[in-house]
Amino acid sequence: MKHVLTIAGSDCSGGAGVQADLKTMSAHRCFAMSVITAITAQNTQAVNDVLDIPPAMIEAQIDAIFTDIRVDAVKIGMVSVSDSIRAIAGKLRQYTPPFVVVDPVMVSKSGYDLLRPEAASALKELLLPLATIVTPNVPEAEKLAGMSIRSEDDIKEAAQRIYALGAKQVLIKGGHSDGQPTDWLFDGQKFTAFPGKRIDTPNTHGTGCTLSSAIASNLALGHPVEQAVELAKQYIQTAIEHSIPLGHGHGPVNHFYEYYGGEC
Ligand SMILES: Nc1ncnc2c1ncn2[C@@H]1O[C@H](COP(=O)(O)OP(=O)(O)O)[C@@H](O)[C@H]1O
Ligand SMILES: Cc1ncc(COP(=O)(O)OP(=O)(O)O)c(N)n1
Repeated sequence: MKHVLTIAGSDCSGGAGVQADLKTMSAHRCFAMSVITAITAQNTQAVNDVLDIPPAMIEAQIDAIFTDIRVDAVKIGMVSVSDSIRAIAGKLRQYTPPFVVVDPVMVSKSGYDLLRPEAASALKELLLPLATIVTPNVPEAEKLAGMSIRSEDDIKEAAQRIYALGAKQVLIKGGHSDGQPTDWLFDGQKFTAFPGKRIDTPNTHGTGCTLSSAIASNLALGHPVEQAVELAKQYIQTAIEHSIPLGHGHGPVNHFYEYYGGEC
């Protein structure tokens, strides 16, 4: 069995963050582990509060796992403060897991800043150079690349700028674009498009967390990056198609469909 670790924030409503990651990794039949970076009080409508875990406690969680258990891939999600980013980067340099997927979480669907403005440069300088693949959505890619994105040419220019920050591969996701949700992968040489079919639903809470965790699981399972992205794209497409009308805002995507081969 492969062992996959998420380093991310907790979403008590279960749609995004660590909870989405653990469900995704389990659905891929990987053994899922978590290092909690922050506790959020959120639901399908809003993020009401965030408590950041002290960096020393983040380090202690990482040490507890790596000193005892083989880790086949790591996914990094919400890390809101630069001291925590620095702590995580230091530990990953120490333990050198084979694959690191960085989802540069910045703003929740409900509009809450999950990355403090002061921490953006630490994310760029410390986490991106460790990334096997970084998976920004369009607003995140705009911030990382320092440019606005309005066209396919802009996506390609932004991907090249983000690649120059040190990530080995860059996947710019198309969920926030107009039209069909095509994701673009850049490996330093070529661009590969991963087309999707847009599902007209408000229930897309946790799509980015799910996609990055599926990529991490697929890398742990031995798939090369391009195939890991292709399979993850199929996973998120099905999970959105069967998403759950839970709560009064953006409901979560559905992991049970793929786990049990049917609705829960
Ligand atoms: N309505 C939708 N229908 C189909 N795929 C979608 C939809 N919204 C997002 N996706 C896909 O979900 C994944 C996450 O993308 P995105 O929503 O852009 O990320 P984030 O959750 O980080 O903002 C991408 O593969 C994207 O193409
Ligand atoms: C704790 C936590 N982490 C990440 C997010 C953002 O998740 P994402 O998959 O990008 O989904 P949306 O916020 O776009 O629904 C989060 N909300 N909480």
